[in-house]
Parts: sequence; C-alpha cells; structure tokens
Amino acid sequence: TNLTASIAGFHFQDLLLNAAGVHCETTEELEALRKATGTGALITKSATPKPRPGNSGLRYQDLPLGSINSMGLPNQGLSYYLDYANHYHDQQKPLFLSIAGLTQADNLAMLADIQASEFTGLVELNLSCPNVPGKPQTGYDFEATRQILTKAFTFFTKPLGVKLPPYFDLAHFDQIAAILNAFPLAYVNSINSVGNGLMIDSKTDTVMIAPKGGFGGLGGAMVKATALANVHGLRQRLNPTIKVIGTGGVQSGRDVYDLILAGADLVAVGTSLHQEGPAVFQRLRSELIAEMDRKNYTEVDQFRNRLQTLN
Ligand SMILES: O=C(O)c1[nH]c(=O)[nH]c(=O)c1Cl
Repeated sequence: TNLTASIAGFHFQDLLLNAAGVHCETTEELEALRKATGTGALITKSATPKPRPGNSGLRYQDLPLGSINSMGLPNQGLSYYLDYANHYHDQQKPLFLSIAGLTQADNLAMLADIQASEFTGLVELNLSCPNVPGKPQTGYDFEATRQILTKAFTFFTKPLGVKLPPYFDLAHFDQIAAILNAFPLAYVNSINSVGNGLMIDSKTDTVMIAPKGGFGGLGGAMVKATALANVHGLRQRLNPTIKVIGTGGVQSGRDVYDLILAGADLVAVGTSLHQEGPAVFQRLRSELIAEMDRKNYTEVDQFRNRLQTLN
C-alpha cells in the first residue's frame, strides 16, 4: 500500500504528522515524533520571536467529544526551533517549522530570520491562534491576511504554508481562496481549533479551563464535520499547485480516509495525539490501510479528492 504524498518537492513516505502545538514544544517531544512509526513528517510548536510561558492555570482539558485548550502560545522561542532544525538530518521525514507572531512585524521578522538561516524544511505561518487575550485571529481578517502574504513573498523564497482557522460561510471559502490563490503557497493547513468554545464541568458548575474565563479552542471528534467542510471547500477553490494538509477530528483510520476523500494530501493529528501519544500514528496508519484494503485501493491517489455528491 502506497501512502506517499509530496509538497513543494518534499516527499512524504507516510501521510500522517502531528498538528502544530501538540507533543512538539521540546526537542524530546519532537524526537519522539520523528522516531514514531507512521509519521511522514513533524512540525514544531508555533514559535514567537522570544520564549513564552503561555497562559497560566489549567489550560487544556479532554472532553467526551474532543478537547478544549487555551495554551496561549507557550514556546521556546524561534531560535530554539531553528537550532533543532539546524541539527535535523532525517532525510526520511521532512521538518515543518511553525511560527505565530503576535504582530505582523513579528511574523515578518521571524520569516526574515528563517530566510537568512540554513533551514531547509517547510514553514507554516499560523494565522489562527485563538487563545492570546486581546489578539484576534489574522485568518479572520482578510485584508491583514493579504497584507502579510504580500510582504512575506517580497523576500521569502522557502516553501511556505499557512495554518487557517475554520470558516463557516461558503462566501468566506470564496474570499480566502481568492486571496491565497494570488500567492505561490506550498500548501494550506486546515483547520486550526474551532475558536472560543465554552464547556461546563457538571460537578462544579464551572468552566473547564482557566484562561479567558474558560473560552478556548475546540478539537477532536466534535470538529470533524467542520474540518471536512473546510478541507473540501478549500480543495475545490484553491489552485492545484497549493496542496492541503487536513487537520481536525481524526480518531480513526476512517477519519484519515475521509479527510483524504475531501482532498487532503497530508493529515495532521492533534487531540488524539495528546490523548494517546505517538503510538497513535501506527494505529491510524494500520486502520487506514485496512480501510483501503476493503476498497481494494493500493494507492492514495485512487481516492484522494474523490468525494462524491448525491446528484
Ligand atoms: O493556545 C495556543 O497556543 C494555540 N492553541 C490552538 O488551538 N491553536 C493555536 O494555533 C495555538 Cl497557537
């Protein structure tokens, strides 16, 4: 069974990787992902120029149907991840470096640092962190999105993708795709968590996490329908040269299969990785292969982006 894919000339022998932010803040976590069976790549926790402790108090909680988080961008700072990248020599698994500046200036400064560095992997510009108090998600500001990409592409020549928030209106799929199609992006990664959900602990009649009065990004099973819609809506609208990483709601091999049917080239795993650890990738890969066997598929190309409508 052939589970390969490629983005911007990088070849992936497996199509699973972690969602940025999950199990990827430290070298130890990243090395565990690199060594894990079933991963074809790995991505670092979204970096800011300087280290950040992130939000205080309980900031992640598993839920019956997924997870809620308001981490607040805790990370070791860009130079830590560039240093990991400079010592990264795994030819089998390309490295993605995620950045999430709190301002446009920070994002451009980090892109300039990466451009000037020896980094030879792919870069993911996170436009969708929902958990920094007072900072709206860039991905919901179409003009700001266009502006950062315009400025970035005046100097940045390495493979660049964007991590998008979920959209909930077909007109917004049209608008964001029209913007992204104007740039030589390697890929889009969709979706980030469904922003600013709120859940209640029935034992204590309180919220589930501490930051921002309990409002946080939702992941896991409860966001699968939104992830499928965004992956498919974007796939239908984006230039074929812009690949798609599908993220959101993956608990089983069938969920991986569904994101591929919807148009995904690679599939990222967040909540299930947080809950099961890196062993989740071997389980998901074997379940995907079993699903493909049931359909007599030996290649992902036989069903990628082949979701059928009813009419
Ligand atoms: O709170 C976070 O660190 C966070 N949490 C998310 O669910 N998505 C993001 O992009 C980020 Cl940056």
